[in-house]
Amino acid sequence: MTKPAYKRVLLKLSGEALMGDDAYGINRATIERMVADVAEISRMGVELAIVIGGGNIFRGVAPGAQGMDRATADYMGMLATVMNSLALGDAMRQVGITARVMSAIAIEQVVEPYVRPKALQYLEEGKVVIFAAGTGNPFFTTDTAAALRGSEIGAELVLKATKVDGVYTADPKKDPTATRYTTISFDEAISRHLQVMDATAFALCRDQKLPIKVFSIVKPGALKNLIMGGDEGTLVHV
Ligand SMILES: Nc1ncnc2c1ncn2[C@@H]1O[C@H](COP(=O)(O)OP(=O)(O)O)[C@@H](O)[C@H]1O
Ligand SMILES: O=c1ccn([C@@H]2O[C@H](COP(=O)(O)OP(=O)(O)O)[C@@H](O)[C@H]2O)c(=O)[nH]1
Repeated sequence: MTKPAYKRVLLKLSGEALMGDDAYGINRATIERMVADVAEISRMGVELAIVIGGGNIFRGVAPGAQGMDRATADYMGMLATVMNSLALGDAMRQVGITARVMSAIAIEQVVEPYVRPKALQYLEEGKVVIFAAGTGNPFFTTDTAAALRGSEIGAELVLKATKVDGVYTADPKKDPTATRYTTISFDEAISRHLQVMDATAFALCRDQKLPIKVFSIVKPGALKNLIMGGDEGTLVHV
């Protein structure tokens, strides 16, 4: 068997990817399929950390959050990522992978706090580390949390799993004539306002020289292919 192209990566899963075709929440079949993909690369010896979003849960409560103070709504969003992280960690346990959930906000009866050396230790032990509660701060996103934690753990690459198979010239859901980039620089992605990730996340990765690969979570085998160094998605580089 050929060796994986990376030793340590950070995978960003959007909360919405967990919904499958449901309107909100966690779709069982979808999470199981995702976990099977993730388990496969963990078993290949790749050190894997995951940041998961909260859009799937937060969307369900969003109507009630209308007119709410932004910071309060953001804390609700962070709690939603804790729920997704627990679900993901448990789904991993069910397939025999040891995962550790670490939270950026104090909630220690539920999840252990994020402590960087501890996270590094888990990774070295081959455990999957799931970073919950984003950056722990309102006005940020889990994409930025992925850029931050990816930098902190010295990941070689941030893998941004989305419903589209890369970065396009415009949002492909709105513009059917949009074409996909094979590679694009951070500066170009930022200046063209390509919305696939937020500018804060792009800028942080650019400054840390941490490349991002945007790829499809829906396409079977895509994650494994790109871990093996295959041509998949779009590489965002310095
Ligand atoms: N230039 C672009 N290239 C690719 N996707 C884009 C672009 N602009 C906007 N998008 C949208 O960004 C989404 C990817 O972000 P993601 O984090 O998965 O979604 P969300 O932020 O809704 O959870 C895609 O589903 C796509 O519709
Ligand atoms: O560092 C963070 C990360 C997340 N959030 C909140 O949590 C929500 C869910 O995260 P995100 O939208 O990034 O999830 P995704 O779109 O990937 O499902 C966000 O909308 C924010 O309200 C936050 O306030 N700070």
